[in-house]
Amino acid sequence: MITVNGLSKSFKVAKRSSGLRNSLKALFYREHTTVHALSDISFSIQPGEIVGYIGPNGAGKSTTIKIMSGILVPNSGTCSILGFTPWKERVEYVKNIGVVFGQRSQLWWDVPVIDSFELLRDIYKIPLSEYEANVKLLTETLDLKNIINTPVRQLSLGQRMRCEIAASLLHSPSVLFLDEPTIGLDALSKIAVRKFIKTINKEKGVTVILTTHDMNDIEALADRVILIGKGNLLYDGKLNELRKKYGSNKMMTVDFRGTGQFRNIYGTEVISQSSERAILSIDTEKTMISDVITEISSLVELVDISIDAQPIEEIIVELYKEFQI
Ligand SMILES: Nc1ncnc2c1ncn2[C@@H]1O[C@H](COP(=O)(O)OP(=O)(O)OP(=O)(O)O)[C@@H](O)[C@H]1O
Repeated sequence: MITVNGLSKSFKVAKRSSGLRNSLKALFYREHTTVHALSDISFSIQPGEIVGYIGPNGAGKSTTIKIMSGILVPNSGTCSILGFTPWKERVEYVKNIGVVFGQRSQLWWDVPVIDSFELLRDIYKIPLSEYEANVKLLTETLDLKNIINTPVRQLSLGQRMRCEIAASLLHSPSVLFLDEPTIGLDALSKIAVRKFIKTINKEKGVTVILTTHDMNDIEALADRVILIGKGNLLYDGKLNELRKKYGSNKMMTVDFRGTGQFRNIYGTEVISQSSERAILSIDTEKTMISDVITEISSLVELVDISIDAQPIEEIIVELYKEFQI
C-alpha cells in the first residue's frame, strides 16, 4: 500500500554570519551549506497498520511526512502510496489521505469550525450524504457538539486538535498522517486523541503513520516503530522486539526500613533513594533479580518490592545514545 524506496532529501541553506561587514558581504555573495534531511530511506507499510515514526529533533520525520503527503519533492528515490506518487498527482492523491500537523492549523482561524468543514467539503468535493454522516460521527466520537460553532481562535489547544483531526477525516481517507498530534495537550486530551485514533484504525481500517516525541503515544497505538536519526533509518520493527532487543533493564522499587546504601550492588544503578524508598535500574544481562533481592535483604529490612519493565522512553533514549543521534 505504501512503498518508500531510497528516499533522499537535502536543503540548501544560506550561511548567516554576524556583524555589519559580513551582512554587507552577504548582499553580493552568499555561502550555502547543504542539510541532508533524509538519506536513502526505504520502508513499506501494509493497509490497516499503525506505524510510529520516531526520532530526535531534526531527524527528518516531518520531512518524510511532507514528502509522503505530497508537499515536498525528494531529491531522489520513489514513493508509491495507494498507487500514487504523492508529489506528482497531488490533486487526486489528497482525496485519499488525511494530514494533521500538530504545530499548524488547517482550519480557518476566524470562522466557526463548521464553516471550515463546509469549505473542506467543497475543496474535496465530498458528496453531501457522506459529509453529513462523517460530521455526525466525528462530532459524536470527538465530542465536538459544544465547540463546532466557535471560531477556531477561541478554542483551547486540545479542542482545536480534536477539530483538526475531524477535519482531516471528513473525506474518509484511507491513510492518515499525524505529525505530533498530541503535542501540548493535557493528559486527558491525549488519552481522548489516542482512543479516537485507535477506533478509526480498528473500525474503518484507516492506516496511520504517526510521528511523536511522546512514547506513551507509541505504546498506546503503534505495534511497529520506524526509528530515524540524522536522516538515516536505524530500526524498523515491532515495538515488542525493540523492547526485547534493547530493553534488558528492569526497574525495581524497594520500600525499606534501615540505613543501608544500595550504591554498590553489582549490575544495578540507583535511580533515586530516600530514607524509605529506593528505585534501582537492574541490568538483567549482568545480574539476576533474585541475587539483587538477596543482597538488598542483607542491607536493610525489606517492606515491599515491585519490579517493572524499563519504560520505553528510557529504551529510546539509550538507543539515541547508542546510535549517537
Ligand atoms: N525548509 C527547510 N529548509 C532548510 N532546512 C530544513 C527545512 N526543513 C527541514 N530542514 C532541516 O532538515 C532536517 C530535518 O528536519 P525535520 O523537520 O524533518 O525533522 P524532525 O525529525 O521533524 O524534527 P522535530 O522533531 O524537531 O520536528 C533538520 O536539520 C532541519 O533543520
